[in-house]
Amino acid sequence: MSNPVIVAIDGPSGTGKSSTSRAVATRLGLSYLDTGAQYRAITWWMLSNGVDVTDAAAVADQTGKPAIVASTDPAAPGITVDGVDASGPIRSQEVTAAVSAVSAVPEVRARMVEIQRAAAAAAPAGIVVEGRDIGTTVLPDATVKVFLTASAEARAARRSGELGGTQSVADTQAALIRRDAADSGRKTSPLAKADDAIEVDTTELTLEQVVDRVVELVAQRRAAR
Ligand SMILES: Nc1ncnc2c1ncn2[C@@H]1O[C@H](COP(=O)(O)OP(=O)(O)O)[C@@H](O)[C@H]1O
Ligand SMILES: Nc1ccn([C@H]2C[C@H](O)[C@@H](COP(=O)(O)OP(=O)(O)O)O2)c(=O)n1
Repeated sequence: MSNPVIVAIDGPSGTGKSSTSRAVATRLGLSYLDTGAQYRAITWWMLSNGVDVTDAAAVADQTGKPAIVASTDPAAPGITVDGVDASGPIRSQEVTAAVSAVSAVPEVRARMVEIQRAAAAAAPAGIVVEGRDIGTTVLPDATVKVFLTASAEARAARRSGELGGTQSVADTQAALIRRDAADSGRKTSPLAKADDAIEVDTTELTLEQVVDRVVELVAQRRAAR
């Protein structure tokens, strides 16, 4: 049997991490984990339970309480919090605005990283894991590390397309830039490209081209080992 393949996909918001990761996992028969959904899920629980998300000590104190279970099936992604489907509410603008503060709390990160490593270890054929610190911190021995980028304009246009015009492209772009700055500037495992990650600028590429590129990188790495 060949060794499980671990693919780490990191990058800022709207660069195509989720779409690329799901498609790569499907093509290669691997599991898939959206770590951003886990940070969103714990943020949603904090907001729903009246925790002041700007109070790091209060967030740290409650971190162990919610049971967060993420699907690792690329054909049926989803996440539950205490058994309740949270897939919809975790995408709300309220959660998006609070998630950087919650995910900067070291106790939150320690708990999420533990869940993420357990999911990777349990994946029978291997896994594609996407986030901000997968190549640097969560799975530093990943088979392939990819860091996706795209212009702020392209990212904002993609995201506001998803939000269905509920927010202007300019407002979406400003919010993305604020969140990138918070995620890159935090002390504990900030958004960063690992030294051995391959950077792919997706601004001018279609999703299919990005997926092809990542699949090709995995094939090269598999052939080399
Ligand atoms: N290469 C691409 N070209 C155009 N649109 C893309 C591309 N990759 C992803 N998208 C679209 O951009 C939006 C954000 O992609 P997503 O995968 O959620 O990014 P991320 O996980 O990095 O935030 C989605 O609507 C997706 O369909
Ligand atoms: N590995 C990760 C993944 C996400 N996060 C945090 C920082 C991000 O702003 C939020 C939300 O991530 P998510 O990937 O859902 O964000 P977008 O889909 O790019 O809008 O979670 C993190 O700190 N570490």
